[in-house]
Amino acid sequence: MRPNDQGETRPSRPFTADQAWHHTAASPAKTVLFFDFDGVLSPVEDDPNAAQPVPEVTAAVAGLAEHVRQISLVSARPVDFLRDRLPTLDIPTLENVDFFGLYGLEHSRGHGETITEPDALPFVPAMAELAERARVELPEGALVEYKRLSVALHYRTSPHLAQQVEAWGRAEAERLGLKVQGGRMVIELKPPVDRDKGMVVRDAVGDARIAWYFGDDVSDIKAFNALRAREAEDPGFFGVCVAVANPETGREVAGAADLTIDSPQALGKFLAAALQSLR
Ligand SMILES: O=P(O)(O)OC[C@H]1O[C@H](O[C@H]2O[C@H](CO)[C@@H](O)[C@H](O)[C@H]2O)[C@H](O)[C@@H](O)[C@@H]1O
Repeated sequence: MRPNDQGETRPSRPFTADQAWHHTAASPAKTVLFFDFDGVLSPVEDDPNAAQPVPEVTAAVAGLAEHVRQISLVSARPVDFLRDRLPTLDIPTLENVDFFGLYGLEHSRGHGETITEPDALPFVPAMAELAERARVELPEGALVEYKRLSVALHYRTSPHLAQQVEAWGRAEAERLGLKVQGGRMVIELKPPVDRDKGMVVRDAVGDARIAWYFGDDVSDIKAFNALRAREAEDPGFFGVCVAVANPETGREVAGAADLTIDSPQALGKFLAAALQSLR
């Protein structure tokens, strides 16, 4: 038997993906799997609207939902976007799928309605107005994504605009009292409401004994930290932080993770094999 490969005993760090999954496979009903969307389930595209999950990933996640306690999508995208892109997870038989959108400002379970954080709702008009002004004032090449309760200012296709777009976004956030979230070739402005991926994970883990979080961006590090904090206070809990590699935030995210997976496509293969081991 390998040193960390003891089924019920929590693997000690560092561990391999196989060791972590072996431990998980011993208690799937006590396991929550958290997934970020962009860069994890879906490869990155120039156009945010073109992002689509890797079919192999979606199929495996839907299959895993039948075995584990909970699957949770934790994304900066709105819940409606996630449902649209992941229709195989939005079916009545999968009541154990949670959609946390807009960094947790939106939440929906299974087939249920989407609940929006009430403190954020007064900011809807300000965000719409901000998106309009961004479209007028930012130079051609910047891409404005309006998400009802946040506005993302993208410069992926015009990286030379990074400084200008970031400066405009930070000045507007200051003027309007908004929060700023950095990301992969993007700066995002959102309401000053205390909600982030770390808080989502902290609250959603519940009494699970094992949780995995798959993320690629700096906002996902807070989710990793939430699993670390839980593990520190609960010796029976096992948290697995998985980075999905990328040339932008990859180094920072991998540095905070236990494991790194090469790409969304590689994640599909890993999850398909993991599912196979549960059947
Ligand atoms: O929390 P996530 O689900 O990871 O969302 C983070 C941001 O993802 C999207 O932007 C990123 O993906 C785009 C599509 O591949 C890409 O064009 C962009 O450069 C990336 O930053 C999304 O458009 C943003 O709103 C999210 O904040």
